[in-house]
Amino acid sequence: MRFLKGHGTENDFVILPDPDGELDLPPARVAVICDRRAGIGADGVLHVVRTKAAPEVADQADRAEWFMDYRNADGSVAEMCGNGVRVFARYLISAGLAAPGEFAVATRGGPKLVRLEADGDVRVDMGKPVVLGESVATVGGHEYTGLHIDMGNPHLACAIGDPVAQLDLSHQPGFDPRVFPTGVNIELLNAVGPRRALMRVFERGVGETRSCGTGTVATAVAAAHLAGESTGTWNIEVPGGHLTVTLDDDTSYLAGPAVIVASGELTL
Ligand SMILES: N[C@@H](CCC[C@H](N)C(=O)O)C(=O)O
Repeated sequence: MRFLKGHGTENDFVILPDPDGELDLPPARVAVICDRRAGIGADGVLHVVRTKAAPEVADQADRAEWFMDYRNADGSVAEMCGNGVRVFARYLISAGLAAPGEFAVATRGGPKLVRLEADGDVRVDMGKPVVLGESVATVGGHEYTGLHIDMGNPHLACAIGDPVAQLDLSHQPGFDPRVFPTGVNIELLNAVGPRRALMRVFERGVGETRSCGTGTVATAVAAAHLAGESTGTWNIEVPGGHLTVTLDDDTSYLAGPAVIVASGELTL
């Protein structure tokens, strides 16, 4: 079957166009596709299905023509992917399946409005982050307290004093499974200037990635909390590049590059 490969600040995805939703994607198959040696290699799969062909989001069909059926590299299903939805929008536009401008994409976390910006970046309205309290992540024997933030998917964003560049994120950080029974995406951040933060992330279902869109919004919320603010535009530096997050009273926006880099035939 045909595939494409794309990324947003090096959070990379295999794109599988399947308008009628005929493709069977058990976790083992997704894991092989995402395997960087045995497969194509990616942090996740963007399965492109017409919303009306996907019963689980059929209620969004009047808002969004296309459903981003997102899968993590281990084959697990996630509610939302901020970089994924931006790459998904780039694919729809480049394939002539959506007109440049503003349109909605259906996700398990509800419809998301995406927009192609004049500078070529793709922006998405991520909705209002919900802060649910505090919890603790353990990395390399150190405990870091952070904010539990619901972005459609679960996040624990920890502003820390130690330099994030020196953390060992080769293993799953510890977290409280009573707070996060379905796992959690863990962001570690250094607030380094006015409305600027450095972030690393350990994603649920993947491991350390070079960027995470929902995670950068959670990071902006945690950095704003630290600064005693709740609105404004934050620059978030991740290992794979740079994203901007705008927080306002009602919602949040994530903007940055999203590109398609390859296409080919996949033997399943
Ligand atoms: N990389 C994504 C988040 C993907 C889903 C996440 N791993 C989860 O399981 O919730 C992003 O850009 O937001």
